[in-house]
Amino acid sequence: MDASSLQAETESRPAAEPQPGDLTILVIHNPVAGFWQRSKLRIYLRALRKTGRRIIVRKTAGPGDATFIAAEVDPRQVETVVAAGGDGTIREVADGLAGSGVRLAVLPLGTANVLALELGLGFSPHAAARATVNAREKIGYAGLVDNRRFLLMVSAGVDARVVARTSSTVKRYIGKAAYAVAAVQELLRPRWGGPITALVDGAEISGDLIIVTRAQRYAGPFIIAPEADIRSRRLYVIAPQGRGFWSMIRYAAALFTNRLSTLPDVIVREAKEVVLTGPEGHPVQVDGDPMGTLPVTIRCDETPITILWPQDHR
Ligand SMILES: Nc1ncnc2c1ncn2[C@@H]1O[C@H](COP(=O)(O)OP(=O)(O)OP(=O)(O)O)[C@@H](O)[C@H]1O
Repeated sequence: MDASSLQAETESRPAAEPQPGDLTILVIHNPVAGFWQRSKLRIYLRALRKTGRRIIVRKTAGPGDATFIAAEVDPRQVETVVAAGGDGTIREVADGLAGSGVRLAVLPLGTANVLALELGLGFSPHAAARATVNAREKIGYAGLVDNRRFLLMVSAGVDARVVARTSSTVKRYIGKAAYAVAAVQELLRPRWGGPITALVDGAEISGDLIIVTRAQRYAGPFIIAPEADIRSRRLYVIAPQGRGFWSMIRYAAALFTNRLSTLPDVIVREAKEVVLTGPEGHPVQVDGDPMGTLPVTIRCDETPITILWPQDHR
């Protein structure tokens, strides 16, 4: 992005003249994320403007656009890029910023907002604004699913099938309830039956659901991998072994009470590389969005990403 395009797209002027060394904050906003949360963006921008920072807002035009915009950022002009959207938008922005040294901040506008919870940020736009201008920089790492970056998790099995069935239009209007609708559809007319197999550093595990995660949380605030940390380069595999409807109900109950990883019939493994295979055409879920089909190979990326964490985070 050159100086003239920055100038042309500047949405707000600073309240005070920027001091030497003050750089621009670029907000990359996914307009289809968080339909009911549009006021949050306004509140966030108002709070940022009060700090006198130069702010540019760019709306994404479609899938992949956030990566493209983030990858074009010139670190001499932009100090922080804010991913304003759900976990899918944050993943795309992180992908574009990796290795650039430009800081990634988050305004959570999605339905699950797992990364915001991992950062200890919560959902308040005021807290997000504070964390954007007064935060601690920490290095994090993405995972790689084949050659694409992800920040949180990859999974295949029942959850990926539900995500694949969830209409983004319905999700925009009714939020999390759209997943419940898709789950009922999946229950009544299951597709892509058959177990998923994970080759975990060479050892085989199979199950109806296999999650490979870099994050502690899953589907919102629920902790499935207490040892995980996006600042480390570790992967964790979570593989419930029970089959069938009643096992899934039991696992759902354990998930909602943060006990999934403690159940005796749930395999938990730390891993360096995982190859997921399964029925042909079976969908894969990455950071809450559908992304391609099995098979996939998952490992950790070595390229650092500079992430802004709230000051009070451990
Ligand atoms: N302008 C756009 N039109 C349509 N899709 C877009 C646009 N910009 C981004 N996207 C896509 O929207 C998808 C969903 O975005 P995101 O995950 O941020 O929101 P969400 O689905 O509402 O949140 P959550 O994942 O928490 O449910 C992303 O995969 C992204 O590629």
